[in-house]
Amino acid sequence: MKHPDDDELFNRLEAEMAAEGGADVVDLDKARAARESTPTGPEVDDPTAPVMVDQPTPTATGPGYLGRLAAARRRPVVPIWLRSVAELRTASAWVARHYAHTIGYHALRAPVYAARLTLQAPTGAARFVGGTMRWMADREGEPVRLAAVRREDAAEYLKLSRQRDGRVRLRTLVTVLALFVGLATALAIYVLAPAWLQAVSVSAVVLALGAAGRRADEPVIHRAVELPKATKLTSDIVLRALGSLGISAISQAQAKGRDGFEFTAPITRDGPGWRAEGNLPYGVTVTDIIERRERLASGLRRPLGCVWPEAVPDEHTGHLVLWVGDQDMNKAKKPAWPLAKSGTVDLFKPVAYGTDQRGRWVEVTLMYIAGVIGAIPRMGKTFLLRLLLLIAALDPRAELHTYDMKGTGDLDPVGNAVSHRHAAGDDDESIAYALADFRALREELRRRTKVIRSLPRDICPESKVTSALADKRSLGLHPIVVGVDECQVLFEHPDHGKEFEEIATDLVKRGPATGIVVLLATQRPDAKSLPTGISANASARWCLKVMGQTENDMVLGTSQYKRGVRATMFAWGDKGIHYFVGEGADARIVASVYVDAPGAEAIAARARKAREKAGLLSGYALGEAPEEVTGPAYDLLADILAVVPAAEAKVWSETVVARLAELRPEVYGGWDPDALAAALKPHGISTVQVGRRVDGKVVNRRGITRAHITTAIAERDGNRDAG
Ligand SMILES: Nc1ncnc2c1ncn2[C@@H]1O[C@H](COP(=O)(O)OP(=O)(O)OP(=O)(O)O)[C@@H](O)[C@H]1O
Repeated sequence: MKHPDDDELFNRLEAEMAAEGGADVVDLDKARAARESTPTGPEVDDPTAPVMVDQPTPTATGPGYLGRLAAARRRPVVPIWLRSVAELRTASAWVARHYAHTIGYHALRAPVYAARLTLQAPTGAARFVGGTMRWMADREGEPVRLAAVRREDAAEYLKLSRQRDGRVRLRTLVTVLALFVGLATALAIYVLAPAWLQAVSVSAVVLALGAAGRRADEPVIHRAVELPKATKLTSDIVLRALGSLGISAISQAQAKGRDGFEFTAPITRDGPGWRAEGNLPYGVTVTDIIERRERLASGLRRPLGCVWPEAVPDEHTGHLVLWVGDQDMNKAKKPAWPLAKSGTVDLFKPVAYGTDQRGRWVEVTLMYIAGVIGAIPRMGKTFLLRLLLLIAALDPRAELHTYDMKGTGDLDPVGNAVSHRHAAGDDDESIAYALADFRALREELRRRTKVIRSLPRDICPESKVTSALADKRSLGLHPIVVGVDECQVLFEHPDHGKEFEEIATDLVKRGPATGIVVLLATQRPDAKSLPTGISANASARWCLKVMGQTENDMVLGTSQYKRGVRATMFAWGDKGIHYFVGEGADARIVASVYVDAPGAEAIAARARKAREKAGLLSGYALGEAPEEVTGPAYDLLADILAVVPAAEAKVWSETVVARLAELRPEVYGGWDPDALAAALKPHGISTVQVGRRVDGKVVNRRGITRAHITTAIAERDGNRDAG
């Protein structure tokens, strides 16, 4: 492409050559044509020739129309806040409460307002009379008439006087008429109207005169509600704030009169705040902005808790979304938690446990995860763990194992009401109790993997526990939720630390598929308190305020700090506010629901009732010691032998389950032949075809061979003896 400067250069050369004299005479047009036709692209053989990397303009248009359409990001047709019934309901409730408050406020003060107006009525009356007289006398024209007098302009003055006379006559007439009408009306009301109408009329006149007599600096009616002065976010404010961050690329651009930020969408309302979106200058990343969040808040003149710069995961790293809330996130009123007062939970489905900056519910599905919670002390880690355990408690099927290694009793509301296993404190007794439970959990994990493997594919298509499978009590695949606060106490234990670590790692890795959920909270997230085998395999992460990059990445996952997911930016007052990285989802900032100890007790009591009703309360909550229940509560093989006498070599499964149900209805009630087959599989026993003569015909059904049971028992006992 020819550059416009080329002409200038050419002309200069030309002049220089001429100045040197003796130069050849050159045909300029020819030379120019020759120069322009010189190939400059890579096809030139000369290896030293420069290569043009930018295509000539016509071809450098980037992806075509279709390509751009394919990569386009569509904005939602209906905004998210309009799609959420809960959000709409919350907003409507707020508006209703606002007006109810305003009406109540003024209704209570109405007598005061009336008294004030009455007191002001004489002033108002005087003003009214004075104003009317001035109007009648056309006082507004006086300055003009006086000016005409000063100029001694007789013609003009005469014209103005004539106009004034006419006007005064007309206005006097109107006033006299109004006076008569007014007096007549007053007389009529006095003579004819009922007392109430008289009272209303007099009050109206007095109040109107009072209103006329009010003073500008003393309003009669005060404001019922001081609305927060959340100023509108404008592009100027955003640019001012970005310019104040001390990022040289932005400052330089702004010094040159450019914006230093390219808005890609209009600034819009988004929930209770404003959202600005755009591209930072080349080389500046969103993490640079997040790092300077405090300065940004200063530049925006907003409290820190209102200012939330975010990266967009599938955009380039310079694409900033800035959400500026009307209120500080930790002060903004949160919607009421639906589960606080009523309701139960299906752990296999998402459950709301907190709200994001925009006040929208954030949900978590507790099944199929292993989670870690990390934070510096006093930021709300224990409260968050307790909240998640309360959610688990509200699914009556879930078996809870709760460990409060800090020993302050924060988990007692859950533990005492519903936990199958519960201990508080780091004394030897609690450690031994926890160790026995962890060992039992490992056995349970193994049993579960076997049961799952033995299940037919159509019942268990994904080789993991489903809600339907968890419902089948006979399979024993109900959710188990293990919550440990201050888990470093276990992993750093001088004698059993290694074993705890091994079992916990196993539970974290294989537990989720078998319905075992482990939630570990620690205030010191480092490799010792949160072994890497665990932190690397946890699929859910909750990180409240931490102090440095290492802790941040330990809890949230490798490189999260670099990607701008920084729990270090939370302020000291941001209690309960954390980054949540769910299964496969991007990090979100969440303020968890605040449930204090009495609230937790009330919810746990509700959970206990639901369990009692379903007959699912067990272990610690029932006051049972672990020894009594650590072994299997029943021995299936022995029970089968008990109901199948030696005389019956082969029995139909349906007969066996019927007899078993009679023997122990609480265990075998509801078993069907399939459940029996599944329960026998882990023992290496499969059902066989058993033919029986019914009404003279042979009927074949699945059944068991008694000899298989006796052999399995002999084998098991032999092994046990050998062990
Ligand atoms: N979601 C929340 N919203 C508001 N405040 C909260 C929230 N969660 C916790 N807090 C407040 O933070 C305080 C500390 O909470 P918590 O005891 O859970 O901290 P912690 O991190 O477990 O502390 P420690 O490390 O000492 O055990 C609580 O007393 C509570 O008042």
